[in-house]
Amino acid sequence: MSIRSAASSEREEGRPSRQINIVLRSHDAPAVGGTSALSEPVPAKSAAHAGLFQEIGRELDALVGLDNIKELVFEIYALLQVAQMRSEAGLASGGQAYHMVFKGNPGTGKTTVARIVAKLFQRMGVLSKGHLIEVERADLVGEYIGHTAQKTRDLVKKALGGILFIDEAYSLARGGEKDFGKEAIDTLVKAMEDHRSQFVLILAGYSSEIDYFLMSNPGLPSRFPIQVEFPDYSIDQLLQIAELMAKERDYILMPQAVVKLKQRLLQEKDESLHAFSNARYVRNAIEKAVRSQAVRLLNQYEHASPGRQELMTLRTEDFKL
Ligand SMILES: Nc1ncnc2c1ncn2[C@@H]1O[C@H](COP(=O)(O)OP(=O)(O)OP(=O)(O)O)[C@@H](O)[C@H]1O
Repeated sequence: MSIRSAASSEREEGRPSRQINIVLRSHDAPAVGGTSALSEPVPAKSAAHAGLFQEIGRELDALVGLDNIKELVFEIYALLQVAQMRSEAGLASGGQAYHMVFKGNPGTGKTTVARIVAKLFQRMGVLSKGHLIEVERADLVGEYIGHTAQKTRDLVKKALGGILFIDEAYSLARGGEKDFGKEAIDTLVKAMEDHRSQFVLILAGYSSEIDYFLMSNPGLPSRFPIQVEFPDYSIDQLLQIAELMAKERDYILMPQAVVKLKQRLLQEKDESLHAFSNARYVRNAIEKAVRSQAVRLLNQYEHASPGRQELMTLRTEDFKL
């Protein structure tokens, strides 16, 4: 079997790619123009991975927007798949570093995508466990000389076989040369050498700050060959995310509630600029509305139970934004 991404075929036709719909084709089908001995498809172990990507593809498709990231994940998948085929054909393969930088504002999906990537690496045999350890400065940096190196090494140890995800990574460089953050960076760089293919490091944070962080550490940029931008979501995308989050929880949003949420999102985006927390803001708004709805229903139905439809409905008054 081989795999092709519908996203790429759409691109060829000049249409924007929206979804990673995986098209499976049989290896047994003759290639265009017939097969020669050299081009003959190899019955491959790698074929087993084909089905695995379908699950990952479904998880990616469930995310609103993020087309560039969906394509990147498919690219990584293709690279791993072809590396496996090359190895089966006796060709050089591997040696690729997968450490990454995820740049973007809060709530743009960085942690969510990191979890999907961890799963992909585990399924493809790059990482043995595929778990994600999410840390920030306080988890890595200690209070006395030597403490930081120990704390950082302990976390790397926990991350072996998976992904170490450092949020707001630039805060490690905050205090300059004399700060313990520097010790954490040095320990991480050493760990990347010592445990070369045993874990993947993802640095995450605001775009400008991450760029500054990488620039101030000349040895770092080349260690992170994959750099991805997570753009802010548009208002329409945020509303789609809201509907999705409500649906996942078995709720529906009344049209007027959507209008109210939209107005609040426009205002919030405008006022908080850099600090606007995108999908995280939406998640908090939905969770708060769910709590308000519960209180409203209890008050409203003192001696009876609300019907199924009423239990599912989030109304304008539930959004106290
Ligand atoms: N494209 C999307 N589609 C659906 N849900 C999304 C999308 N992006 C993010 N979410 C949801 O929004 C919430 C926040 O996302 P996530 O934690 O991945 O963001 P983040 O960029 O890592 O944020 P932070 O930098 O604040 O940690 C999660 O509940 C996640 O499932």
